[in-house]
Amino acid sequence: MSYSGFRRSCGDEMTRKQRNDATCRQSAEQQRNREGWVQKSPVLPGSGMTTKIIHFTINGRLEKAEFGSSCSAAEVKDLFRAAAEVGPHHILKMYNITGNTVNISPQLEANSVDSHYRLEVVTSDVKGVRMPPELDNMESRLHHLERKVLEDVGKPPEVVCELKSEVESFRRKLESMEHLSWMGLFKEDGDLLLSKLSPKSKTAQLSVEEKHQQVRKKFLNMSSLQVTEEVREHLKTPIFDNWALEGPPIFHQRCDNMMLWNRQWEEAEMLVLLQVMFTDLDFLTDLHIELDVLQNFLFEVYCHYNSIPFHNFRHCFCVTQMMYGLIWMTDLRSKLSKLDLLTMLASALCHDLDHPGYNNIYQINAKTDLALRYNDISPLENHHCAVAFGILSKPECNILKNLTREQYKQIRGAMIKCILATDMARHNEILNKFKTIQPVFKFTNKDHKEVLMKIMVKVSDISNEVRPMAVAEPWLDCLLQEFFNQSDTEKLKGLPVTPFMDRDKVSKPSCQTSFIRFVLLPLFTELIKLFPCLEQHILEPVRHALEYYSEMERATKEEKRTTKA
Ligand SMILES: Nc1nc2c(ncn2[C@@H]2O[C@@H]3COP(=O)(O)O[C@H]3[C@H]2O)c(=O)[nH]1
Ligand SMILES: [Zn+2]
Repeated sequence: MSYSGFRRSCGDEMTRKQRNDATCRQSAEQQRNREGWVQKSPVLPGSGMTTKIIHFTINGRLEKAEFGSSCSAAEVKDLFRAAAEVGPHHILKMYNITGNTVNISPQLEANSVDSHYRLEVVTSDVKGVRMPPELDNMESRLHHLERKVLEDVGKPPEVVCELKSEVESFRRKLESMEHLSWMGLFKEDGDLLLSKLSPKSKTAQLSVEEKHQQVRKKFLNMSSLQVTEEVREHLKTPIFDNWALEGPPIFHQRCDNMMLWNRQWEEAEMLVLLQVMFTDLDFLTDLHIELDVLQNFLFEVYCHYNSIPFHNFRHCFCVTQMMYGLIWMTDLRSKLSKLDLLTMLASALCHDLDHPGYNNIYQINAKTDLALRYNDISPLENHHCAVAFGILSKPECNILKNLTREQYKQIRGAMIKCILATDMARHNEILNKFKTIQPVFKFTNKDHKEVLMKIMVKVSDISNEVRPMAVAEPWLDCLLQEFFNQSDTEKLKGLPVTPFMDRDKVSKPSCQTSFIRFVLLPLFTELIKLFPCLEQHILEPVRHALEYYSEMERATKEEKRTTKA
């Protein structure tokens, strides 16, 4: 879809009526051109003015806006607010291709699809993030209690410290969920939320850019700390809890945000753990990766995942961690080269970069720019891969820069193949290929190895059900959020509705029993033929999950039957 603004020429100013007429003509034209993204004419009829075309993404969706350089700044902002489908109270940020902020103003430079800007909605400038009054009350009473106890005893008892930590953890949880307000978890206004802004909640009001910088700072500060052996070992298993509902401290030393239990891993901590994975696989020493380059690369990867329910940085982390676990559990370190291992880990890390939250079916049906650019052939996976190599093209992020030309060629080719293999439309093709080679599999055979690497990335990508139920089930909720969001949009736009995403047709247990029966079990069964040791780690938990969701399905049906009766 494209967005047109009205334009005024310098020294030839249009009257408000003329401008309104122009807007109307433009809107009508925009309506006529809804299916395509290119306006028929860049020139306003009768105005003699040329326009500026701005390409940008919003939630990963490529869009186009058109306006004249003599538009007012407010008009230009309104135009982008319309594109972002937000009201006047929302703050927008625009970033150029290198990630720097650019001013949203009539001076915004025209660009091409390849150098598109990224538009992000920050937060409402008036509503802000409001914390429940109970939380503020609790904190103030705790503070009072702490002071009193300090006066009487000299040091706060453990129970007060624990309570303080719990309150802080709860506050963080609320803050970390604020960006999900569009999911309807928070009331826009009303009694529940206080109008008073809590000082700490200001962190949630930061722009995306500011938040990224904070994460970077925290990550770099923490990265020099020693991660405990316990966590390092845990990281090699599928029972690693990415939500960290109850986790051990991750560092030997104390640090500012000393691990509060009962909360999600923070982005900075996930970045530290990713760094540990690269270090513990000896990539830095063996492939000559400089630590600061690795840190820049990981940080850029983090910045290029969107805040969407499922295909976000946490998913990227989980997939990479599962790949890391598989490498250790199958002892691939003794069977594959370091370059092959790096291919797999980096592919997992980059496999969903800049995912917009709408799948390939949507891209193709909505004729998005990604579908046009990649001729409907795995548009998303092609995009993820292109973004990955875009990041690697910056020397300060290029973890491959010290490889030989031949090694670079090899890893680039293999990463492209692995990332493109995550398109589920190719699932049967890749699984069948693996089935034919599995009985004669040889690690020395280049083709065999290539198929195995694709399978490993695919397994990691769809491995949520391998994790303990308490970890896996919230992931399914996130996935369904994204699915339903897509099907709702499809309905709104009059596009074909993707059946497995339709909230009127899909239930949590039904979608999961089918996915486990028809996708996970056949794939995992084939992989354990090559690695029998994986049976207990990946096949058994998935069988349990199938029982769990089958039971849920039976109970739901029974409930419906009794309600009807
Ligand atoms: N039903 C279901 N689908 C999943 C699950 N995990 C991954 N998928 C699907 O598998 C797909 C893998 O590629 P995508 O990331 O495009 O989108 C993913 C989801 O559509 C799961 O646990 N349940
Ligand atoms: Zn994925």
